[in-house]
Amino acid sequence: MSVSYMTHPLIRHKITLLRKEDTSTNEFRKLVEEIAMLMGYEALSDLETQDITVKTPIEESVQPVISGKKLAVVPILRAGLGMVNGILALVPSARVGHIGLYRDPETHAPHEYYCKLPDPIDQRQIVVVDPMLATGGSAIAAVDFIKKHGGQKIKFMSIIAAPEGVDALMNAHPDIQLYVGCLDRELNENAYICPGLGDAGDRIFGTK
Ligand SMILES: O=P(O)(O)OC[C@H]1O[C@H](OP(=O)(O)OP(=O)(O)O)[C@H](O)[C@@H]1O
Ligand SMILES: O=c1cc[nH]c(=O)[nH]1
Ligand SMILES: [Mg+2]
Repeated sequence: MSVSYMTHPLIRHKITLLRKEDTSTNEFRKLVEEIAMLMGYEALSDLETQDITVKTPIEESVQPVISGKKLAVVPILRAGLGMVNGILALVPSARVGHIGLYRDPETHAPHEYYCKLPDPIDQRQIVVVDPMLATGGSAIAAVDFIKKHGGQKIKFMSIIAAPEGVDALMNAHPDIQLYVGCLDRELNENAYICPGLGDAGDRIFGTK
């Protein structure tokens, strides 16, 4: 598996603002979307193109275009939803799947409650999005599910990751490409990322 860590100052700056506990829900949402767009620009740099002929005011010319239909964005609910519009701003015709998972507060194991992917999925470039990669349990379960349904070309984007999550995802799915906004220090005893930003879902949806 390849892991790319974002170094662009704009991404790092916005992640710093995201972490602050006094960042409002409204601001938090906007930042998550903007970071997803900036990371998406990086992550989609090898998106497939096909040549079409266009007529400019000067002459006919063969030029590349992307096909949005070949891309599927798959947020892990809930927090991943906050990243979808950032990717759709880049590729408006991308398809969107959903995987509903929540972590058990005691065991931290992921529990699945909803899954719907674009059909067929096997030939599409899939970008799974979730702001937080903590133990890696949710990411592994999401990629397991996508592979079970035939998905092959899988990228995973997380805004903040713990080293434990990166290692776990790398061991479970060595064939995927991972894009991380910032690698944090460690997990605490409740499996929250330190320094992290708290609970991403609660901060996006204002539920706490
Ligand atoms: O790497 P892990 O240890 O699995 O933790 C990461 C998961 O935890 C959070 O979701 P959460 O369970 O809080 O659900 P929510 O998005 O509905 O808040 C986060 O958005 C990830 O999906
Ligand atoms: O730090 C963490 C860990 C898991 N999920 C979150 O939202 N935050
Ligand atoms: Mg949450």
